[in-house]
Amino acid sequence: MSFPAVELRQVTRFHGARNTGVAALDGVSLACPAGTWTAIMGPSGSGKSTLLHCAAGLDQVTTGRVVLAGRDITTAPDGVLTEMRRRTIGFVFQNFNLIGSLTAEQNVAFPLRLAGIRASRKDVRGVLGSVGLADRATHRPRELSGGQQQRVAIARAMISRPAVLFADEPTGALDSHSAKVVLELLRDMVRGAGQSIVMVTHDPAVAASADAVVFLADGRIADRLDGPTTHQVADRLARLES
Ligand SMILES: Nc1ncnc2c1ncn2[C@@H]1O[C@H](COP(=O)(O)OP(=O)(O)OP(=O)(O)O)[C@@H](O)[C@H]1O
Repeated sequence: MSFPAVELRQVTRFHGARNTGVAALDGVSLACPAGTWTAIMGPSGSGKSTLLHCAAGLDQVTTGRVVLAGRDITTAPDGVLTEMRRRTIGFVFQNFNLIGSLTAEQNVAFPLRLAGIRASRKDVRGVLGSVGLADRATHRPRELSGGQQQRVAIARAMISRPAVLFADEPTGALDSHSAKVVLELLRDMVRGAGQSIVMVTHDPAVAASADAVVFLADGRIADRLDGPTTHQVADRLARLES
Protein backbone atom coordinates (compact mmCIF):
# COMPACT_ATOMS: atom_id res chain seq x y z
CA MET A 1 0.00 0.00 0.00
CA SER A 2 1.61 3.29 -1.02
CA PHE A 3 -0.90 5.57 0.73
CA PRO A 4 -1.20 6.11 4.49
CA ALA A 5 -3.35 3.64 6.41
CA VAL A 6 -5.21 6.52 8.01
CA GLU A 7 -5.06 10.20 7.19
CA LEU A 8 -6.87 13.04 8.94
CA ARG A 9 -6.70 16.41 7.20
CA GLN A 10 -7.55 19.46 9.29
CA VAL A 11 -10.27 17.58 11.13
CA THR A 12 -12.60 19.29 13.57
CA ARG A 13 -15.39 17.61 15.50
CA PHE A 14 -17.76 19.80 17.42
CA HIS A 15 -20.30 18.52 19.90
CA GLY A 16 -23.25 20.87 20.24
CA ALA A 17 -23.55 24.22 18.48
CA ARG A 18 -20.53 25.28 16.48
CA ASN A 19 -19.96 28.50 18.46
CA THR A 20 -20.85 27.37 21.95
CA GLY A 21 -20.17 23.62 21.79
CA VAL A 22 -17.13 21.54 22.66
CA ALA A 23 -14.43 21.09 20.02
CA ALA A 24 -13.46 17.48 20.73
CA LEU A 25 -11.05 17.73 17.78
CA ASP A 26 -9.75 21.09 16.69
CA GLY A 27 -7.72 21.10 13.47
CA VAL A 28 -6.08 17.67 13.69
CA SER A 29 -3.88 16.56 10.78
CA LEU A 30 -2.27 13.16 11.07
CA ALA A 31 -0.99 10.52 8.65
CA CYS A 32 -0.31 7.00 9.93
CA PRO A 33 1.86 5.19 7.34
CA ALA A 34 0.75 1.76 6.20
CA GLY A 35 2.46 -1.04 8.11
CA THR A 36 2.98 1.00 11.27
CA TRP A 37 1.53 1.09 14.77
CA THR A 38 0.45 4.47 16.18
CA ALA A 39 -0.59 5.07 19.78
CA ILE A 40 -2.85 7.99 20.71
CA MET A 41 -2.40 9.39 24.21
CA GLY A 42 -3.46 12.45 26.14
CA PRO A 43 -5.23 13.63 29.27
CA SER A 44 -8.84 12.66 29.93
CA GLY A 45 -11.17 14.56 27.57
CA SER A 46 -8.37 15.46 25.13
CA GLY A 47 -10.18 13.83 22.17
CA LYS A 48 -8.59 10.37 21.89
CA SER A 49 -11.83 8.39 21.51
CA THR A 50 -13.27 10.99 19.17
CA LEU A 51 -10.16 10.74 16.98
CA LEU A 52 -10.38 6.94 16.88
CA HIS A 53 -14.09 7.01 16.07
CA CYS A 54 -13.69 9.64 13.33
CA ALA A 55 -10.72 7.78 11.80
CA ALA A 56 -12.71 4.53 11.73
CA GLY A 57 -15.83 6.10 10.23
CA LEU A 58 -17.87 5.48 13.40
CA ASP A 59 -18.32 9.23 13.92
CA GLN A 60 -18.60 12.04 11.36
CA VAL A 61 -16.21 14.97 11.36
CA THR A 62 -17.60 18.52 11.40
CA THR A 63 -14.97 19.83 8.95
CA GLY A 64 -11.88 18.34 7.33
CA ARG A 65 -11.31 15.01 5.57
CA VAL A 66 -10.73 11.43 6.66
CA VAL A 67 -8.96 9.06 4.27
CA LEU A 68 -8.90 5.40 5.27
CA ALA A 69 -6.73 2.92 3.36
CA GLY A 70 -6.61 5.34 0.43
CA ARG A 71 -10.35 5.98 0.34
CA ASP A 72 -11.93 9.30 1.34
CA ILE A 73 -14.66 8.28 3.79
CA THR A 74 -15.59 11.78 4.98
CA THR A 75 -19.02 11.73 3.39
CA ALA A 76 -19.19 8.06 2.45
CA PRO A 77 -22.70 6.59 2.60
CA ASP A 78 -23.53 4.01 5.28
CA GLY A 79 -23.28 1.13 2.82
CA VAL A 80 -19.67 1.96 1.97
CA LEU A 81 -18.75 2.37 5.64
CA THR A 82 -20.38 -0.96 6.52
CA GLU A 83 -18.46 -2.65 3.74
CA MET A 84 -15.19 -1.11 4.93
CA ARG A 85 -15.89 -2.21 8.51
CA ARG A 86 -16.29 -5.76 7.27
CA ARG A 87 -13.33 -5.92 4.91
CA THR A 88 -10.82 -3.13 5.47
CA ILE A 89 -10.82 -2.40 9.18
CA GLY A 90 -10.92 -4.36 12.41
CA PHE A 91 -11.65 -3.42 16.01
CA VAL A 92 -10.34 -4.58 19.36
CA PHE A 93 -11.95 -3.09 22.47
CA GLN A 94 -11.04 -3.05 26.14
CA ASN A 95 -14.04 -5.20 27.08
CA PHE A 96 -13.51 -7.73 24.24
CA ASN A 97 -17.08 -7.44 22.80
CA LEU A 98 -17.39 -11.16 22.17
CA ILE A 99 -20.82 -12.76 21.78
CA GLY A 100 -21.45 -14.74 24.96
CA SER A 101 -23.60 -17.46 23.40
CA LEU A 102 -21.06 -18.29 20.68
CA THR A 103 -17.94 -20.45 21.01
CA ALA A 104 -14.49 -19.01 20.39
CA GLU A 105 -14.45 -20.34 16.83
CA GLN A 106 -17.97 -19.06 16.13
CA ASN A 107 -16.96 -15.63 17.44
CA VAL A 108 -13.92 -15.61 15.15
CA ALA A 109 -15.99 -16.59 12.11
CA PHE A 110 -18.80 -14.15 12.91
CA PRO A 111 -17.65 -11.02 10.99
CA LEU A 112 -17.02 -13.08 7.87
CA ARG A 113 -20.45 -14.67 8.21
CA LEU A 114 -21.96 -11.19 8.41
CA ALA A 115 -20.15 -10.38 5.16
CA GLY A 116 -21.67 -13.49 3.59
CA ILE A 117 -18.37 -15.38 3.55
CA ARG A 118 -18.15 -18.88 4.95
CA ALA A 119 -14.87 -19.28 6.82
CA SER A 120 -13.48 -22.80 6.69
CA ARG A 121 -13.02 -24.52 10.03
CA LYS A 122 -9.37 -25.00 9.09
CA ASP A 123 -8.87 -21.22 8.66
CA VAL A 124 -10.67 -20.44 11.91
CA ARG A 125 -8.67 -23.03 13.85
CA GLY A 126 -5.50 -21.75 12.17
CA VAL A 127 -6.10 -18.21 13.40
CA LEU A 128 -7.03 -19.42 16.88
CA GLY A 129 -3.82 -21.48 16.84
CA SER A 130 -1.79 -18.41 15.95
CA VAL A 131 -3.06 -16.67 19.11
CA GLY A 132 -2.31 -19.79 21.18
CA LEU A 133 -5.91 -20.94 21.62
CA ALA A 134 -6.13 -24.04 19.41
CA ASP A 135 -7.39 -26.03 22.39
CA ARG A 136 -10.08 -23.50 23.35
CA ALA A 137 -12.00 -23.39 20.03
CA THR A 138 -15.25 -24.72 21.49
CA HIS A 139 -15.15 -22.73 24.73
CA ARG A 140 -17.57 -19.89 25.29
CA PRO A 141 -16.29 -16.48 26.49
CA ARG A 142 -17.32 -17.11 30.11
CA GLU A 143 -15.11 -20.22 30.11
CA LEU A 144 -12.06 -18.16 29.11
CA SER A 145 -9.82 -15.79 31.07
CA GLY A 146 -9.74 -12.10 30.17
CA GLY A 147 -6.46 -12.53 28.31
CA GLN A 148 -7.84 -15.51 26.38
CA GLN A 149 -10.99 -13.55 25.50
CA GLN A 150 -8.90 -10.69 24.16
CA ARG A 151 -6.88 -13.18 22.09
CA VAL A 152 -10.16 -14.48 20.60
CA ALA A 153 -11.08 -10.85 19.79
CA ILE A 154 -7.70 -10.40 18.08
CA ALA A 155 -8.19 -13.65 16.14
CA ARG A 156 -11.61 -12.33 15.07
CA ALA A 157 -9.95 -9.14 13.85
CA MET A 158 -7.15 -11.08 12.11
CA ILE A 159 -9.27 -13.49 10.10
CA SER A 160 -10.47 -10.87 7.63
CA ARG A 161 -6.89 -9.49 7.34
CA PRO A 162 -7.92 -5.86 7.84
CA ALA A 163 -5.59 -3.19 6.47
CA VAL A 164 -6.14 -1.17 9.63
CA LEU A 165 -6.88 -2.36 13.16
CA PHE A 166 -8.38 0.17 15.57
CA ALA A 167 -7.71 -0.72 19.19
CA ASP A 168 -9.29 1.07 22.15
CA GLU A 169 -7.41 0.26 25.37
CA PRO A 170 -6.79 -3.31 24.16
CA THR A 171 -4.92 -4.26 27.34
CA GLY A 172 -6.94 -2.12 29.75
CA ALA A 173 -8.68 -5.06 31.40
CA LEU A 174 -5.72 -7.45 31.43
CA ASP A 175 -3.02 -8.45 33.93
CA SER A 176 0.54 -7.63 32.91
CA HIS A 177 1.36 -11.09 31.56
CA SER A 178 -1.78 -11.26 29.36
CA ALA A 179 -1.15 -7.68 28.26
CA LYS A 180 2.35 -8.64 27.12
CA VAL A 181 0.99 -11.57 25.08
CA VAL A 182 -1.64 -9.34 23.45
CA LEU A 183 0.95 -6.64 22.61
CA GLU A 184 3.19 -9.27 21.01
CA LEU A 185 0.28 -10.46 18.86
CA LEU A 186 -0.41 -6.90 17.76
CA ARG A 187 3.27 -6.44 16.94
CA ASP A 188 3.16 -9.63 14.82
CA MET A 189 0.22 -8.22 12.84
CA VAL A 190 2.27 -5.15 11.94
CA ARG A 191 5.59 -6.90 11.34
CA GLY A 192 4.35 -10.11 9.76
CA ALA A 193 1.36 -9.08 7.71
CA GLY A 194 2.12 -5.39 7.16
CA GLN A 195 -1.15 -4.37 8.76
CA SER A 196 -1.53 -1.01 10.51
CA ILE A 197 -2.72 -0.30 14.03
CA VAL A 198 -4.15 2.87 15.55
CA MET A 199 -4.52 2.41 19.30
CA VAL A 200 -5.78 4.55 22.17
CA THR A 201 -4.20 3.85 25.54
CA HIS A 202 -3.63 5.52 28.90
CA ASP A 203 -0.65 3.28 29.71
CA PRO A 204 2.84 4.58 28.77
CA ALA A 205 4.28 1.02 28.75
CA VAL A 206 1.61 -0.05 26.26
CA ALA A 207 2.13 3.05 24.11
CA ALA A 208 5.86 2.28 24.02
CA SER A 209 5.05 -0.90 22.04
CA ALA A 210 3.95 1.31 19.14
CA ASP A 211 6.18 2.80 16.44
CA ALA A 212 4.98 6.32 17.23
CA VAL A 213 2.95 8.07 19.92
CA VAL A 214 0.77 11.06 19.11
CA PHE A 215 -0.26 13.19 22.10
CA LEU A 216 -3.52 15.12 22.16
CA ALA A 217 -4.40 18.03 24.43
CA ASP A 218 -7.67 19.98 24.15
CA GLY A 219 -8.46 18.38 20.80
CA ARG A 220 -5.14 19.30 19.19
CA ILE A 221 -1.95 17.41 18.52
CA ALA A 222 0.39 18.63 21.23
CA ASP A 223 3.39 16.35 20.80
CA ARG A 224 4.74 13.27 19.06
CA LEU A 225 7.37 10.62 19.78
CA ASP A 226 8.84 8.20 17.26
CA GLY A 227 10.44 4.99 18.54
CA PRO A 228 9.18 5.78 22.05
CA THR A 229 10.38 4.37 25.36
CA THR A 230 8.06 3.99 28.35
CA HIS A 231 10.03 6.59 30.24
CA GLN A 232 9.80 9.17 27.44
CA VAL A 233 6.07 8.58 27.01
CA ALA A 234 5.38 8.91 30.76
CA ASP A 235 7.46 12.07 30.86
CA ARG A 236 5.65 13.77 27.94
CA LEU A 237 2.25 12.74 29.29
CA ALA A 238 3.05 14.12 32.74
CA ARG A 239 3.99 17.45 31.12
CA LEU A 240 0.63 17.59 29.34
CA GLU A 241 -1.30 16.68 32.47
CA SER A 242 0.45 19.19 34.72
N1 LIG B 1 -21.47 13.09 22.60
C1 LIG B 1 -20.83 14.12 23.14
N2 LIG B 1 -21.50 15.27 23.46
C2 LIG B 1 -20.87 16.32 23.99
N3 LIG B 1 -19.55 16.35 24.28
C3 LIG B 1 -18.84 15.23 24.00
C4 LIG B 1 -19.44 14.06 23.42
N4 LIG B 1 -18.46 13.11 23.26
C5 LIG B 1 -17.32 13.67 23.71
N5 LIG B 1 -17.54 14.93 24.16
C6 LIG B 1 -16.53 15.86 24.70
O1 LIG B 1 -15.45 15.92 23.76
C7 LIG B 1 -14.22 15.97 24.44
C8 LIG B 1 -13.32 14.79 23.98
O2 LIG B 1 -13.91 13.55 24.42
P1 LIG B 1 -13.20 12.15 24.18
O3 LIG B 1 -14.11 11.09 24.71
O4 LIG B 1 -12.80 12.05 22.76
O5 LIG B 1 -11.89 12.28 25.09
P2 LIG B 1 -10.85 11.16 25.55
O6 LIG B 1 -9.50 11.75 25.40
O7 LIG B 1 -11.12 9.89 24.84
O8 LIG B 1 -11.19 11.02 27.10
P3 LIG B 1 -10.97 9.80 28.14
O9 LIG B 1 -9.49 9.58 28.24
O10 LIG B 1 -11.53 10.35 29.43
O11 LIG B 1 -11.74 8.61 27.62
C9 LIG B 1 -14.53 15.96 25.93
O12 LIG B 1 -14.54 17.28 26.39
C10 LIG B 1 -15.92 15.36 25.97
O13 LIG B 1 -16.61 15.83 27.11
